[in-house]
Amino acid sequence: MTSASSPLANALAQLERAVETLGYDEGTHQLLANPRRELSVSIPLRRDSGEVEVFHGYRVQHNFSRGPAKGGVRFAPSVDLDEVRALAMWMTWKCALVDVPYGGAKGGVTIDPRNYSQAELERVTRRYTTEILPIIGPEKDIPAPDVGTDEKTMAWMMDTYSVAMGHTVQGVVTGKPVSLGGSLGRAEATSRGVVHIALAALKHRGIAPTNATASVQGFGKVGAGTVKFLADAGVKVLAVSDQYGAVRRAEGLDYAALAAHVAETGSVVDCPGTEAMDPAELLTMDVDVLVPAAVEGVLTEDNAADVKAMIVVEGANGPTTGEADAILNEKGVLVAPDILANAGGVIVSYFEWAQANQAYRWTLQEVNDRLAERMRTAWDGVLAASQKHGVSLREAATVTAVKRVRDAHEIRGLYP
Ligand SMILES: NC(=O)C1=CN([C@@H]2O[C@H](COP(=O)(O)OP(=O)(O)OC[C@H]3O[C@@H](n4cnc5c(N)ncnc54)[C@H](OP(=O)(O)O)[C@@H]3O)[C@@H](O)[C@H]2O)C=CC1
Ligand SMILES: O=C(O)CCC(=O)C(=O)O
Repeated sequence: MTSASSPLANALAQLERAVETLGYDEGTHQLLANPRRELSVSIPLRRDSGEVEVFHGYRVQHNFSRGPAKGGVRFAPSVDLDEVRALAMWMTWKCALVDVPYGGAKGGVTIDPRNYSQAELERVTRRYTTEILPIIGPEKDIPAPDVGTDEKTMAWMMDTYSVAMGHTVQGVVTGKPVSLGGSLGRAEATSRGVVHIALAALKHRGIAPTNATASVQGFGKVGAGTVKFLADAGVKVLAVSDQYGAVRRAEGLDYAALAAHVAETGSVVDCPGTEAMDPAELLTMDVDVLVPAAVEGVLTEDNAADVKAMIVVEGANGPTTGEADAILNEKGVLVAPDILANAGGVIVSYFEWAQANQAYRWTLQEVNDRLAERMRTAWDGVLAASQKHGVSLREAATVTAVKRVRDAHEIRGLYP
C-alpha cells in the first residue's frame, strides 16, 4: 500500500501536477504513470556459514520512449517494489531533462550489505544479474551503482552478463572500474554535478561561495564528493552525517581528515577535530546551502518549517516529501530538485556508454568539461522556465521532462 508520503506517492503527485499544467488527458497521464515493465525475482544465497537465505530483488523499467532504460541498482533494507517504481520514474524525467538518450529504470535488492561478506555480496549480485538478464543489455536497459552498490558490483554484473553472452559486453553497465572500460570521472560525477548546481544557485542568490556555508547529509558516493568539491570551491561545510551519526566543525570540515577517518572506521562519527551533533539538527542548522545526499523522505512536514538554509540542493533522489516541498516553497527556499541536481551521475554514465560503444576513451578533462556544460545548460533551462511560468524549479523541471517524454511517444506513433 502506498502511503501518502511514500516516494511513489510523491513521484505520482509530481507527475499529476505536470500533467495538469500540460493539459494532458487521462490516457496520457496513465501512459506516463505506469511502468512499461517490472520484474520481481527471488535470490537465494548460500551464506559463508552454509545456511541459505532468500532475498527479493526488482528491476523496473518505467519508460523507453527516448532510448534504452537507464538507472542504478540499490542494495538496502528499504528496497521494495514501490520504492523502485518511484526511483525508475524519476530516472525517466532526469534523463529527459538533461537530454541523454535514455528512458528510466531502477533496480534493487532488499538487503543490508553491511551484514554480508564481499563473497556473499558477489553471489547475490551474480544471481540477481542472472535473474534480470533477459531484460537488460546495452540496447535495452543499462544498470549503474546506487545506494549500497559500487564499481565492484558493476564489475560482477558486467562479468555475469558477459559470460552468458559468450563475449565481453562493456556497455551493459556503467559506473564500472576504469580498468574494465569505466569512464574517467564517473565515480565523482554526481557530486561534481551537485556542486555545479549549488554554485549556480548561490550565484543566482547573489552569495559568493567564499561567504557561504553548507551542511551535507550522507557521506557515501554522492555526499563525500559533495563535501570535497564544495570545500574546493571555498564553501565552508559545517556539518556532515552518515547512518551512525553527525559531526560539525565551526571553521569548516576538513574533507581529507573525514575521508581518512571513514576509510579507517567506516563512519564520520568521532572524526578528530570535529564535534558530535544530532543528525536531525543537521537538516535545520543555520547554513546557506543544505544538501540531502542520503535517502528519500528526510525533509518532511515535521521539519521543513525549521529549515534555515535558503538553498536546498537535492543530491539524493526524493529527499523532500510533497508536504515539505510546499512548505519550503512558501518560505522562499530555492530547492534544486533531484532530477536536475543529481543528474551528473547519469550524464557521465551516458559518456561511459558512448565511450564503450565507440571503443574510444575520453580524457578526464573532456568528461568534466562536457559534464559542466550539460549541468549549466540544464540549470539555465530550468531556471528560465521557472521564471517564465512563475513556478518552482521542481515544477519547471518536471514539466520540461514530462513534455519531452510525451512528445517522444507522439513522434514515434505509439501515442494512444
Ligand atoms: N551514486 C550515484 O551516482 C547517484 C546517487 N543518487 C542518489 O544519491 C543518494 C545517495 O546515494 P549514494 O551516495 O550513491 O549511496 P551510498 O550508499 O554510497 O551512500 C549513502 C550514504 O547515505 C548515508 N545514509 C543512509 N541512511 C542515512 C540516514 N538515515 N541518515 C544519514 N545518512 C544516511 C550512508 O551512511 P553510511 O555511510 O553510514 O552507510 C551513506 O553515507 C541516493 O538517494 C541515490 O539514489 C543520485 C544520482 C546518482
Ligand atoms: O548512472 C546511472 O545510470 C544512474 C544513476 C542513478 O541511479 C540516479 O541518477 O539516480
